[in-house]
Amino acid sequence: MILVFDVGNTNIVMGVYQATDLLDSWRIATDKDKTSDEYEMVIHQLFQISQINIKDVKDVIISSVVPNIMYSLEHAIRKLFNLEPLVVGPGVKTGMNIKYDNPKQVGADRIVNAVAAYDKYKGPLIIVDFGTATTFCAISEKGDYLGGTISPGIKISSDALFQRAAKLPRVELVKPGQVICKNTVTSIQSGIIYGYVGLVEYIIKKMMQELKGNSIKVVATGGLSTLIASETDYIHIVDKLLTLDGLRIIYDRNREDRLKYLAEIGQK
Ligand SMILES: Nc1ncnc2c1ncn2[C@@H]1O[C@H](COP(=O)(O)OP(=O)(O)O)[C@@H](O)[C@H]1O
Ligand SMILES: CC(C)(COP(=O)(O)O)[C@@H](O)C(=O)NCCC(=O)O
Ligand SMILES: [K+]
Repeated sequence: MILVFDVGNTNIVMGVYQATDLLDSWRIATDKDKTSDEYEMVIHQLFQISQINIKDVKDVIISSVVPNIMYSLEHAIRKLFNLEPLVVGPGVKTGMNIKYDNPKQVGADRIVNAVAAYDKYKGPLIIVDFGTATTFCAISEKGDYLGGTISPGIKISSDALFQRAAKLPRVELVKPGQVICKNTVTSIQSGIIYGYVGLVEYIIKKMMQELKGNSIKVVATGGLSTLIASETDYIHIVDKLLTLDGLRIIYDRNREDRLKYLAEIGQK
C-alpha cells in the first residue's frame, strides 16, 4: 500500500493505493499555518475514519507546488510512517521529456498530470487543470511535455472581483442558465463562468493549431473541471483522479530505487 499527496495551493489531496486500486482519497485545505503535529493528527484521523491501518502504508510520494508547507508536512510524514517521502522533483524518474526552457520551473502537478494523461489516454493531448490557477499543458504524440499556459483560476478571479469592487458580492460558482442576466449575482456568475468557457475554448483552439496533429484529446481535471466541461464540447474527458494516478505511476517508475532505500532504513 502506498500513500500519495498532491499539494495544491488550495487543497491537499491524498490517496491510498493498493497496487493500481485507489482504496480511498481525502481532501484537506492547504494551510501554511498548520504545524507538523496538526498535519500528523489530521492524517491519523483520516486513516482511522477509513479504517485503514497506518502500518500498511509502505511508502509515500508527494507532488507539491507549495514549498512553504513542505517542512511541516514532511515532518508529519516522517513521524507517522517512519520514512523520508519521495518528492517529485529533480532526480525522480518521470519518464517524460520536459521541453520547458528550464524543466525545473514547471509545476510538479503539471508534470504528474502529464505523465498520467499520456499513460491513460496517449498523445497528442491537451490537459486542463482547474485548480487555484488554471493550467493548460500540451503533450506531443510521442509523449514530450511541450509547455502550455497559466491563467488565474475561476475561484480566485471571482474573489478578486468581490474584493476590489465595493458593490459586488461573493457569489456561488453555478451557471445562471442564460448569459443575459438581470441581477448582480447572476450577472457575475454569467461573466465568470461563460467568460471562462470562452477562455478555455480559445486556448484549446490555439493550442490545437500549434500542435497541428489529428485527434488531439483534451482531458480536464481539478476542483472546478465538471462545471466548465458541462458547458463545452472542447473538453473530451473529465478525470478527477489524474494527479493521484500520476503519482502512483511515477512511484512505480521509481519503485526499485525506493525498495533499496526502504531496505536500507529497515536495516538501521
Ligand atoms: N469537489 C469539489 N467541488 C467543487 N469545487 C471544488 C472541489 N474541490 C475543489 N473545489 C474548488 O476548486 C478550486 C480549485 O481546487 P483544487 O483543484 O483543489 O485546487 P489546487 O489544486 O490549486 O489546490 C478551489 O476554489 C476549490 O474550492
Ligand atoms: C501553475 C500552478 C500555480 C498551478 O497550481 P495549482 O493551481 O494546482 O495550485 C503550479 O503548477 C506552479 O506553481 N507552477 C510553477 C510555474 C510553472 O508551471 O511554470
Ligand atoms: K492541482
